[in-house]
Order: sequence, then C-alpha cells, then structure tokens
Amino acid sequence: MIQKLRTLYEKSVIYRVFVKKYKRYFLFGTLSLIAVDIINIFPPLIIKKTIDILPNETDLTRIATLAGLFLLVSLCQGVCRYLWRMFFIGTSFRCDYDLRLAFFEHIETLSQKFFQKYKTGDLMSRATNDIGAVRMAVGPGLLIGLDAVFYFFVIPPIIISLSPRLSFYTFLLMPLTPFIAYTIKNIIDRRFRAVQENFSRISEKVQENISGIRVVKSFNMSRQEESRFLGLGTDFVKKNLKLAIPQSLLGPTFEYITYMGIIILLFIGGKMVIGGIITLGTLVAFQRYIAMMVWPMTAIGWCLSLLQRGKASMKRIDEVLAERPEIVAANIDRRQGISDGNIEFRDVHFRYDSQKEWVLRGIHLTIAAGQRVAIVGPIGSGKSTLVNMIPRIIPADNRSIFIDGVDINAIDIKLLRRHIGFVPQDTFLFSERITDNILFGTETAGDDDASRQFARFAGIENEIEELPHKFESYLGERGINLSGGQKQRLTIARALAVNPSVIILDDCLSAVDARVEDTIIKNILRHFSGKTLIVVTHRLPAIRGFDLLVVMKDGMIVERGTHKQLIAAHGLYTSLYTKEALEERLD
Ligand SMILES: Nc1ncnc2c1ncn2[C@@H]1O[C@H](COP(=O)(O)OP(=O)(O)OP(=O)(O)O)[C@@H](O)[C@H]1O
Repeated sequence: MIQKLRTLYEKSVIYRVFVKKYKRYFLFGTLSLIAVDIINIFPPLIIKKTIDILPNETDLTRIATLAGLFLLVSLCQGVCRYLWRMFFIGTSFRCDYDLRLAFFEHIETLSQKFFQKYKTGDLMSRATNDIGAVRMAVGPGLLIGLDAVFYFFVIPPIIISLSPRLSFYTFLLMPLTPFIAYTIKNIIDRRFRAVQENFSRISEKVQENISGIRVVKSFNMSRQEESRFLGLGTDFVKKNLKLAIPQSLLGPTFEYITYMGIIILLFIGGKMVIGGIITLGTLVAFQRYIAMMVWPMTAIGWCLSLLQRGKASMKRIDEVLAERPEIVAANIDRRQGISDGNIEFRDVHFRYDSQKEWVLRGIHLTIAAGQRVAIVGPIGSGKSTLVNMIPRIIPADNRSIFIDGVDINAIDIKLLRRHIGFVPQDTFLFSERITDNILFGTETAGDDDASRQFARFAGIENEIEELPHKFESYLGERGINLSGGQKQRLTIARALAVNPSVIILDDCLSAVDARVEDTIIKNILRHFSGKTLIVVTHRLPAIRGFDLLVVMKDGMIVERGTHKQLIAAHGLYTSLYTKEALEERLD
C-alpha cells in the first residue's frame, strides 16, 4: 500500500515538475504555509476572549492589549503569506521554464516521422496552453490545495475542543464533500481534455491559414476557410461551456455545504448559549472558524479543477516527451566524423509507414569522395527519399549506408549533419536578418563579409546588395519577402556556409532559370572542389559534365554512367534528356 502511494506520488505532476527539482523551495513554502495557518487560529480566540471579558470589564487596558495582539498576529500573517506565495507561485514560473525548455529540446531531437504525426498547431497548443495549465497546477493549484488541507487539520480540532457537541452537528454534512469532489473532478478531466484537443485543432487551422495564406487567397477560399474556422470556434465555445458547468458547480456546492453548517450552528449554538452550555464568545469564535472553513471548501473545488487540468495537460505533454527519435544506433562513436566524403549505399530498401509499396528497392551505389554525382529520374522515382537518408532525415537500416566506411547510424547525428550541407526541396528561412539566415549553421553569426561570400557562390549577392538594408534586411513576417528563386538560393548559401564535406542539393533550383542554375553549379564546383557533390534535378543539361549520372525509376537505379555513356545507351536517360532539351528550346 505504502509502495503504491509512493509510486503514485512520484508519478504525480506536482512531484515530477515541482518537488523533485525544487525540494528546498517546496519545504520553505510549506513551512510558511503552516505558519500562516497556525497564526490563523489566534484571531477568533482573541475575539472570543474579548467578548467573554467585556460584560465584567471596566479597565480598557486588557482590551487594548488584546487589540495590540490582534495587530501583531495580522502582521505576522501578512509576512508569512507573502513568503508562502513567493515560494509557490514564483517557483511555478521556474517549473514552467524547465518544462518548456525540455519540451522544445525534445522536439528538436525528433525525426521527420514525428512531425508527420503531430501537426504544428497541435504542438504549439501543447507548448503553450498545456504547459500553462501545468504551471497553474503546480503553482496556485498546489498552494491552494496545501492551504485547504492544513485548514482541515488545524481548525476542526480547535472547534471540537470548544464544544464537541456543537462540532458534531455542524460537521454533519461534511462526509458528502469527498464524494462530490471525486465525481465532479472526473467530469472536469474528461471535458478539459476535449477542450484542449479542440484548441489544438484551432491552432492548427490558424497556423495553416497564416502559412498558406497565398494558396487560400489564390483559390478564393477565404470565405470557406472562415466558415471552417467559425465551425471550430463554435465547437470550442460549446465545449468550454460544457466544461464551465462542473467547474462552476464545484465552488458553490462546497460553499453550500459549509453554509448549511452555519445554519445548524446558529440554531443549535443559539440554543446552547441560551441554556448556558457555552458562552457567547465561544459561539462567535465557532462561527468565525466555520466561516474560515468556507475558504478551504471552496478552495478544494478550485484546486481539484486546477490539478485535474494540469494532470490532463501533463498527459498531452508526456505523449510528446515519450516520442523517441526513430534512429537509435547501438554503438555510436562520438569521435567518428566524416573525413573524405565517400558514400556507399548497400542494398538499401525503404518504404514509408503509410505505404505498402517499397519506395527504394535494393539500391547499390558508391560515390567516391570529391565526385560530382547527379540523381535524375521521373517524378516519384525515389530520388529525394534516397538523398534524405544521407543526413538521416529519413532513417536508414543499420549497415545499409556508409560514409567513409562507417555505418551512418553509428556516427553521432550532430557530427554527421555538421559535415553535410543539405538543401531540401522545400525552402525554409527564419524571420531573421539575411546574414543570420546564411550563417545559421555556423558559429560566425552576424558577420556580413562571411555571409556575402556564400551569397556570391549561390548567385544572390547582387540582389541582396540592392535591398535597402542589404545583408541586414529582415526576412518574412517582420521584413521583406523574397521570390521563390531567391529563397532557394539563400538556402543554398546557408548550406555552403557550414563548409561541408558533402553537399546535397535536392531539386532546389527549380525556381531559377537555367543560366542562373548553371552559374551556381559552376561556382560550387570551383569553390568546393574536392567536396562530394550530389545533385537531384530534373534539369539535365545543367549536370552534363558531372562525373556520374544515376538514373532512377520505381525505386531502383536503372542506368548509371557519364552523360556520354548514357546518351550512347539510348535508354531512359536519353529520352528524358531529349524531352528536356526540346522543352528548353520551346521556352
Ligand atoms: N512522407 C511521405 N509519406 C509517404 N509517402 C511518401 C512520402 N514522401 C514521399 N513519398 C512517396 O515516395 C515516393 C518517392 O518519393 P520521392 O519524393 O523520393 O520521389 P522523387 O523521385 O524525389 O520525386 P520528385 O522528382 O517529384 O521530387 C513517391 O511515391 C511519394 O509519393
């Protein structure tokens, strides 16, 4: 039993988020709280004493002494109350910080599969709303709860010592409290989870509509999107109203039970004063103590609601924290980096979770260090999947891909990625200065000269120089918006800036014209000679001079060789090349 309680405690939100790390603050907070609650006992006793001596008192000195005592007690109460709030509420903000940091750091380690499972809006809502609910539970929830519990321990014994008989009648209705609390708490839990899930959907909708605003507008879908949002909003209101019912019922129900106690007290207590069984001072003190019990009764309801919300939110945060990065290698050698950039694919197979079909089927390919390789083929043939496996954005089976003879799963992922300059198909830039975007992966943030050099290699230096604030210009929401081609070239500059051993360009020049593409590839070949270069492209003329062209179809390599060799073979490459050359002539 004790072991079970201990496990429950160790699993509780309060222990995990607050007590485990901030034991000392918890201890000091609890001590100040006990002090406040003990001090609280005295004012009614001072009043009782004053009322009881009043009828026979002629000298005001004793009354003045009692008034002075009352003042002193209130002062001590104020100081302890301040300390107790600082220890609990102040620390709850530290817990909020810790949890948010842990959540963010954890998300950063997760692989692509996780981000396909959870939508951005949902994650945003967990990182903000849910963490906020946990803070409310470990701050105000814990504070109110402990306060209420101490009141329950401290006040009833005093009341009983004043008059056991009167206490029995006034506490008659109390056993109802835990039963009502438990029932309402369960209803709150269920409804709060539904509200949070709905909030996630709203966040998703807002996020998608903001990032996809151009698509929404160009398809004239603003009205439809508005009505979908309205639907979600209405649902959110309904769910919140449903949640508000048990939450609003909690406080009044407990207050009502306490007030019933006061009615009984006035009736039976009044009779006892008339009968001379208790003094008038005792009845007044009794009433003060019962009135003091209204707070913990109400507070218990509020506290349960906050704790319940915190528990439900922690469950949603735990769901994310329980996600593991897909690639967990058994023997990671932390010193093992990439020296030359030889890459070998050994019988690589892959299929996405949602698919039955294999996307890659038995890929064997060796790319020598410093080689310039292009991967071409029809759409959906598996080119992007293959190159995404090199920096482990898509997981590879153990011992299927090797860099410089080492299984990529055995290389520390940070080290692996530091040596690979990867430019994905989808461009993403931060709402920061251009220079910060270019130097994102380096340690020389803010150095315009360094970023200018890489912008030049990526063929975008002149366009940046024409901007009013040049390399200092802010991008995105807070600054300028770039064209698709400009964004693509900035992402190339960013990849080159890390001085990688392997450069991978995944069809990232689709929005620039053939002449600019040619220039960029030539720049890379000139300034990064000796580095391994892998380019996925549909523009075949740009990669004619490459050392090796790999042609993929249906997840397999169907042809490989130089441009000359492949043209001579009259296979798939020849037909793709002829089609591309014809299209370029027509353009
Ligand atoms: N995240 C994903 N989940 C499920 N299937 C996917 C995913 N990404 C790609 N696929 C599927 O895998 C196959 C190969 O896709 P991949 O993007 O590797 O091809 P590709 O040759 O690079 O195509 P493209 O030239 O259009 O970029 C396609 O059938 C695609 O639908």
